[in-house]
Amino acid sequence: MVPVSVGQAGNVSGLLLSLILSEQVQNRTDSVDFGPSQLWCHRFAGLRSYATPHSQFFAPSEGIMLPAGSYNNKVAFITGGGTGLGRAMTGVLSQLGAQCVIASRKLEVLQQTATEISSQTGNKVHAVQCDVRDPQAVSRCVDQMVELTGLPDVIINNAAGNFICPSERLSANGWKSITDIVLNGTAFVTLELGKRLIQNQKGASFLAITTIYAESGSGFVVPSASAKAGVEALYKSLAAEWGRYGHRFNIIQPGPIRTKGAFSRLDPTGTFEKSMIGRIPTGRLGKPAELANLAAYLSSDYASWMSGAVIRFDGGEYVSMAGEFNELRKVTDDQWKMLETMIRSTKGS
Ligand SMILES: CCCCC/C=C\C/C=C\C/C=C\C=C\C(=O)SCCNC(=O)CCNC(=O)[C@H](O)C(C)(C)COP(=O)(O)OP(=O)(O)OC[C@H]1O[C@@H](n2cnc3c(N)ncnc32)[C@H](O)[C@@H]1OP(=O)(O)O
Ligand SMILES: NC(=O)C1=CN([C@@H]2O[C@H](COP(=O)(O)OP(=O)(O)OC[C@H]3O[C@@H](n4cnc5c(N)ncnc54)[C@H](OP(=O)(O)O)[C@@H]3O)[C@@H](O)[C@H]2O)C=CC1
Repeated sequence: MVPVSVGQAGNVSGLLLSLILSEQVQNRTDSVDFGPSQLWCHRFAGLRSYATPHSQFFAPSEGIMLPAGSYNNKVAFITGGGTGLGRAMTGVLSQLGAQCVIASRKLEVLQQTATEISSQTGNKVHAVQCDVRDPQAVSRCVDQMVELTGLPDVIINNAAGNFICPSERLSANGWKSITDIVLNGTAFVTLELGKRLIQNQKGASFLAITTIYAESGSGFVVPSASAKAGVEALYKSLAAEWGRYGHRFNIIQPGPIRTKGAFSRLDPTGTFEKSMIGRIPTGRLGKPAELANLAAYLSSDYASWMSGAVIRFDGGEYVSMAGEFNELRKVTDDQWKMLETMIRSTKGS
């Protein structure tokens, strides 16, 4: 046993203290540098990468995972399918043979995505305008889909709204805007389609895209956290209730995946991206194609025994933020030697 002197102990405390302080300075949120370099970073976000060296062990595979034709003769309905993750999921399902219907508010965006994906995959993608906050609009959208393709086999509730905002600055309409899109929108789509599918005795797979903080809650995105938690309760409840009608309900909770819609509203200056990647054990952001492969599996016949599942898909970010001692990742080998010596030299309590 190596004896530890008071001087060494002081040295260790000093090292740890400076480590903690430097972390606090890097992570402090009461005063954040939004200076020109941060803004420059954000504008050139496409060229920047904060991926860590160990992310090489977790290189993304972005090819399509399921066998070709897995979705032949299937119809998939994807809300928010014109952009971001919805677009990626539509692309994969279409490539696998599905006829897709994508729905959101901006018809031009939807039409452009539909044309681009159809021309790549050779399978029809239909664009239908729909504001999911309005139950009548949802009903009209489903009427239109029935005309185009018939009722769907796969429903993906992906549309969402979000922005960071201290809750004391949030207006009632700000709260309503997010919770109407996320919780009410998902409920209106699910109830409208569910009822028609039941009437027609047709089975289907329902998938909801939530977020890791649906479980933990999160400050500064309180309407989104509340609404996504509601979506999870809705889906778990219906998984129990509507299995008897041939309906499966599953949930994906993605961690951060770069999309314009999310990053422009949640990290508009790019200030937080580096620290966010630093706490992800796999050392990088997720890729839309990775999420799309998981969604394609969960919505496919390969997952026909899967219902009521909540899949966290975040590179390990959630557990990394949750564990009290996880910051000890930053302790060096030399610091560990000293710490171990100190601990071993302690006798009694
Ligand atoms: C530690 C930092 C981490 C960094 C994180 C980085 C990356 C992300 C990591 C993880 C992400 C996890 C979860 C992500 C969840 C998501 O949902 S991301 C998807 C986001 N996509 C969208 O939001 C697209 C659709 N959004 C919109 O259309 C709009 O943003 C909006 C939701 C506002 C709806 O538009 P619209 O219906 O036109 O509403 P209005 O503009 O009329 O506004 C309605 C009321 O809301 C108030 N409001 C709007 N913006 C703000 C704001 N930024 N702050 C405060 N309040 C706002 C607006 O004033 C209206 O209220 P009043 O009438 O004025 O009272
Ligand atoms: N990217 C990320 O890091 C993460 C994303 N998520 C979730 O993934 C999903 C996709 O997000 P992402 O692709 O990043 O962001 P996007 O902003 O690209 O996607 C949101 C989509 O929702 C649609 N939408 C918004 N409001 C309505 C409405 N009232 N009616 C119909 N459609 C609407 C938008 O289309 P339009 O404007 O045309 O209506 C848009 O296509 C969301 O559920 C989000 O919460 C979860 C965790 C992390």
